[in-house]
Amino acid sequence: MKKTIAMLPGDGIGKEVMQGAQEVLTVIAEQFGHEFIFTSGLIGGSAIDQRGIPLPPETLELCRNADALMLGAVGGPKWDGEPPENRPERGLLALRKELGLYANIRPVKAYECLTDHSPFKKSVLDGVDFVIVRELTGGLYFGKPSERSGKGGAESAVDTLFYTKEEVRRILTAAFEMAASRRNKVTSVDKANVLESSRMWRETAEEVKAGYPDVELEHMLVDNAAMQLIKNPAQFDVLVTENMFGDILSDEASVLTGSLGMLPSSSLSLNGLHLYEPVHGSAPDIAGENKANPLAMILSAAMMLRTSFGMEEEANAVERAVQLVLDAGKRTGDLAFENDHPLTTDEMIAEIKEGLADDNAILHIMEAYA
Ligand SMILES: NC(=O)C1=CN([C@@H]2O[C@H](COP(=O)(O)OP(=O)(O)OC[C@H]3O[C@@H](n4cnc5c(N)ncnc54)[C@H](O)[C@@H]3O)[C@@H](O)[C@H]2O)C=CC1
Ligand SMILES: CC(C)CC(=O)C(=O)O
Ligand SMILES: [Mg+2]
Repeated sequence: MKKTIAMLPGDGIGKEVMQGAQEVLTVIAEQFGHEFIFTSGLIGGSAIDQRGIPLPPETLELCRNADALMLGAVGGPKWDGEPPENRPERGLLALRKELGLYANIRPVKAYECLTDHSPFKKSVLDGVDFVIVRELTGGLYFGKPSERSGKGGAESAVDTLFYTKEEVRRILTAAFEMAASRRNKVTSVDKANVLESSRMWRETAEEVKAGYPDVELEHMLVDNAAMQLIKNPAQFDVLVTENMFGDILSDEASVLTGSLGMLPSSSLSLNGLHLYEPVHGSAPDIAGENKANPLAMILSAAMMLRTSFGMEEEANAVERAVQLVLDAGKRTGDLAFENDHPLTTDEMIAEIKEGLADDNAILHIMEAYA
């Protein structure tokens, strides 16, 4: 298959981990006889530096001409002084809105070999396998007004949590569809005891549920959800929520896997052009040091192979290679113990490529003896 993939590395460790995704995809293309054409675009701080704005029109054009998109991360202290409308993060928010990437799918799976690296007891992590479905193009990050006014003692600021009923119905439908192909349970997370938008969310969840008689629906207030996520995370199957709640809860949930550097995601549209990105940010504290864990980005590439290209076997190969390398005790610094010698980003990427080769060798042996 011939596919064009738009690569948007962005800033900080975004560039380092994106290199890993491209190298891994290149090996997959060779092994499975595909042709992947990689195009590259500017977004975030790098786009501000080179083009003066965080999402240049040519980047959007490049994305629209691709079969799928991959993004590293945006942002960093260098651009913290930019006016709000020109911050790097605005580039990513605008990309999500422009391309209608309304459903952010964030799978959370505890790898058994990493349980010692998590601050949780093994008994808490047993059976943890859920998906956060985060609304991505509405809510607090997009509502207007969002501004400051007045000066001195009279200064004030406002952000707006706005949703249309249709936006809410669309994301809840995505969550129910996902639960129907998993363990038939949706936990809808809101703050309906306080927020009007949450009360509309809750009503809509009940309406959507009517079309899915086999799927159980429970409502949970977001503060309780934050607590339940670490007390009994195995209770969740599909957790669906508003943009900002989902942003916060997914960073929290990443700790169950041992590191934020392990969590991949897909951002889905209704028209088939999807974006794949790690959950983490640009990690300025380790950027440029060859220390970042590239696995969230590499696992995002696996999600792309499966979801955008229907390449199930290829996606499985990437995920098996990750499992193989982790099972062999190979770790980057975020997952290493104090006395370990952690792998660099480049070394981890090389290990995954070797893992892919190993896996292939095993497959060939199995075929030969079948
Ligand atoms: N999707 C995106 O592009 C996102 C961008 N950001 C931006 O990133 C910048 C930094 O934000 P932070 O709050 O520091 O969040 P962050 O996710 O970049 O980092 C949080 C902590 O996790 C560590 N970490 C993150 N990813 C890692 C990886 N792959 N390997 C090893 N360690 C990793 C970092 O070193 C840091 O200690 C900000 O400008 C923020 O706006 C934040 C989140 C998402
Ligand atoms: C706009 C992004 C920086 C928000 C974020 O943290 C995320 O999407 O995970
Ligand atoms: Mg986030």
